[in-house]
Amino acid sequence: MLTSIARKRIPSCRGCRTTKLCNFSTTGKSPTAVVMLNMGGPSRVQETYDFLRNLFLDGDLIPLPFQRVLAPLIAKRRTPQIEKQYADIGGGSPILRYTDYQGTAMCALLDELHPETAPHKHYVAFRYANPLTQETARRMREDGVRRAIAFTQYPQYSCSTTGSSLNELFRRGRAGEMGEVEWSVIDRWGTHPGFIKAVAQNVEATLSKFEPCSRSDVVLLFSAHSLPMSVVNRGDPYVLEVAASVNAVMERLGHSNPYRLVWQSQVGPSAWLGMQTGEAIKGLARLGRKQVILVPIAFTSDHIETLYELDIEYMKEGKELGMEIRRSESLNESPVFIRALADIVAQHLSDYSSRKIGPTSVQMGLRCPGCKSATCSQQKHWFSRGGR
Ligand SMILES: C=CC1=C(C)c2cc3[nH]c(cc4nc(cc5[nH]c(cc1n2)c(C)c5CCC(=O)O)C(CCC(=O)O)=C4C)c(C)c3C=C
Ligand SMILES: [Fe+2]
Ligand SMILES: [Fe+2]
Repeated sequence: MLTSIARKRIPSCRGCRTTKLCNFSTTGKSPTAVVMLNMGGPSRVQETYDFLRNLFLDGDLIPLPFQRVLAPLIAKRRTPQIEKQYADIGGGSPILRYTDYQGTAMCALLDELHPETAPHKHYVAFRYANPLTQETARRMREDGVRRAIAFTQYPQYSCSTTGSSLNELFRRGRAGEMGEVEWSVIDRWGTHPGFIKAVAQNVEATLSKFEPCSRSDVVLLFSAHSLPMSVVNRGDPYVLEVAASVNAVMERLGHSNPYRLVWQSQVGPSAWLGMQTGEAIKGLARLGRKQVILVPIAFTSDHIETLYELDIEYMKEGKELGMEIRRSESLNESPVFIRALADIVAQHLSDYSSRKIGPTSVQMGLRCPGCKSATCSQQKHWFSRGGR
């Protein structure tokens, strides 16, 4: 698909890292920016410390006393262990590569689906790794962007993920680092039919690798990044929205298999939401349910949690317990998923221009229950006025 689209476009625009598909320089029109928000990951092992330091500095993700002092110390202590994990998955996180691939293909489709706002250009704004929001702001200013959509790449909303990215974008925008931009926000899309179809297709492809006679007994373990119980207990919507995604995938699959939702990647000594993925695998093995598929449900491309924790740690554990355990592929380069991304943005642009919707979703306009972040409420107000 990409090659045929690429042929239509003429290369070369300044500051654009996906020049092949971008028609911005050839039309001279200011692009409609689609700003893809995510946490990011170290592209090279050597960037692990900086990534972890930025992560532990984020009070929206991990509120720490004396954060500016403690964050570098915790990052330094954690770096060797995490560096080894990135080395074991091929020398770094593939998140930037996949996000650029998805963004390039999405914008090429968007130019066709919604020509009124073409050319569309994707920008990546990571919270903890390059390109950081600050650098993205500079590139948007250079490109003369006047209209932008903040598009979270976390399907389900949490104040600690999407909320944190929007807070950072708000800080940069309010400081005028992007110039004069009219903003609108896509803050959650965990039950979008295209996203659900893409996940379901990958589950079906994995199911087809099991012997037909036992296929309907395979247990689907949907695995999402856990949350500290302190975040769950303040009413963060993530848990509910992840469950809604799982339910929608199972409906799409016609409830073909037994399934459950489990939680992975807890960090540190505090209480986190369970049951943990590893415990669930062991529990199933004890019950003699030895055929399992691990389904990542809360992230749109591969990362350390799929490639290391699921593929290396849990697969090994499962195999040692005599299980036939496989993982459903992440969405990565899935054409169905890329089409879903384009559909989500095209629908948003068209509803926004016909004033069916405002700059933010109805849910985003609500105050997060229990969230004490002053920036979070200021940010919502700022975006609801289109970034003014
Ligand atoms: C939807 C996904 C994620 C949620 C929700 C989330 C919450 C969350 N995470 C931490 C702490 C850490 N997360 C780390 C890495 C990491 N987290 C996610 C996703 C979510 N996190 C991903 C995809 C990754 C890996 C990035 C990559 O490889 O590309 C880390 C660093 C790794 C480590 O030290 O173990 C920490 C720390 C908290 C506290 C939290 C909720 C409040
Ligand atoms: Fe919040
Ligand atoms: Fe995390």
